[in-house]
Amino acid sequence: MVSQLERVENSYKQFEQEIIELADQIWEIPETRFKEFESAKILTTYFKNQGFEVETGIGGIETAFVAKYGSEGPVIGILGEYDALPGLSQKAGSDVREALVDGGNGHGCGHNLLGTAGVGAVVHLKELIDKGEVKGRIHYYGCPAEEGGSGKTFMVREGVFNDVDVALTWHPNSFTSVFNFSSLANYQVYFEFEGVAAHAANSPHLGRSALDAVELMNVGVNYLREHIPTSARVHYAVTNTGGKSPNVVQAEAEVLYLIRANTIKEVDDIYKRIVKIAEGAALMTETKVKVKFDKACSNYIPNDTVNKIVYDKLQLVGLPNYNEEEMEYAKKMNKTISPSEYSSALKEIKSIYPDSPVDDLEQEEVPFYNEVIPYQKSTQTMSGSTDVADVSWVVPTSQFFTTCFVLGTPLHTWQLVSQGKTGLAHRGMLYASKVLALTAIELLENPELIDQAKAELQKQTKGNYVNPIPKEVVPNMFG
Ligand SMILES: Nc1ccc(C(=O)N[C@@H](CCC(=O)O)C(=O)O)cc1
Repeated sequence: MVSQLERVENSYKQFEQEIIELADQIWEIPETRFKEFESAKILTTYFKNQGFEVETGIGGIETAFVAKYGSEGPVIGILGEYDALPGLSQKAGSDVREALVDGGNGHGCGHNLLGTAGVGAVVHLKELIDKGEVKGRIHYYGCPAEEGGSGKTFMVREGVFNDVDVALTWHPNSFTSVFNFSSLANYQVYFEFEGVAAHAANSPHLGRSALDAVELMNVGVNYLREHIPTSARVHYAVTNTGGKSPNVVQAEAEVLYLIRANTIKEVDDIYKRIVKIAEGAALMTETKVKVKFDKACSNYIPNDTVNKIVYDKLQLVGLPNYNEEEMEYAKKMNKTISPSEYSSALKEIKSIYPDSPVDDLEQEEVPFYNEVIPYQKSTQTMSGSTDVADVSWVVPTSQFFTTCFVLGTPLHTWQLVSQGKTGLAHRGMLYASKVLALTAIELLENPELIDQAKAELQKQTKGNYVNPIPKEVVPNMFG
């Protein structure tokens, strides 16, 4: 009898090269939030050729889609992402910072791998459904704009995942583990100030500076920071300075705030105080302020029932082995990680996984973290956010990390972009892909686990989910 693992390994041999090519193609054309037209097309074309039923533009987002297969049984939803980050263009496989396109985008969070691993998983599942070895329905969700757009939160608001029984996803990283913790909820909001232009020397008394208002607002928020929960984080970017001329009083200016905390309730409390500060700044400067809600996401709810299956499959498939050339490159990349980045990565692992034996790792000797971090139920929260969180409130959801980069590679950096199209990344992606497939199979073969996962979620949320994006807010592709 062929073992579960042999079955998956044999099947993948037929199409894994295609999957690698898809990931590389998406790496080549990095597209940012809500503008992932070509990336979505690469994936939908592949799915159509494979015989999946494809629906595009779902949830009111042009670059969102679903590819479905199967006609009976529970629905397993695999979530894929394919958005890139601005300003991170980088040559692949290089151990020095060199942009491929000056000022261009780059896959700095590995979403070229994230979205593609799921493709492999559903192609394998389709094969098993065709052979009658598995009964169930599989949906691959193409989810745009994880970075700064919370595409999935919009999709949840529009009911896209209502017929899904369990959702699975993963994220590339520099270690391998179950995503067993929560994440921060957030709101992203624009504050647009309108003043009056004037000659800054001739008639400054006639001018009302919108830029002054932005600066005063930021100062006000800096004073607020001491009086919010320590786990909360407030960031801002000035998105319009009102021009480049110091001799014109700035008639317009805009600042974008990203407000994070453990729960949406905490975010909302901080947000209301920030609105007051903005109004205060407008009052002080005799300008007007418009508050434009951009997007939001909730905190993540891990599902212990599904996480345990994922952990089992992470161990079953096992960490990748690297060839000599890949090891050479890994050692070179290891040298580009600063000691403080390396120790910060170890600290992060330790804080989320207190039992992981990372204390003795020496950077010179260990380019990779060579074990699956032991799984345990956790009450920790990571200091970032993810829109997978909103899916996790309405469908039992599990996610995990696999090693795609050398240990300590920080997310959103050139080093990550450089590694994203190399053997290291491909091996990590195929690893993740097989874990997604095997987890889905386990759930479809044991539907009582799906019921258990649902009961666990119900116990946690008691059905009390409110989508954090107001009804009238639409996805903003121009931000
Ligand atoms: N497994 C991960 C999931 C998300 C992220 C991440 O960096 N997310 C952005 C999302 C920001 C947003 O919600 O717009 C962040 O926290 O800044 C990192 C690892």
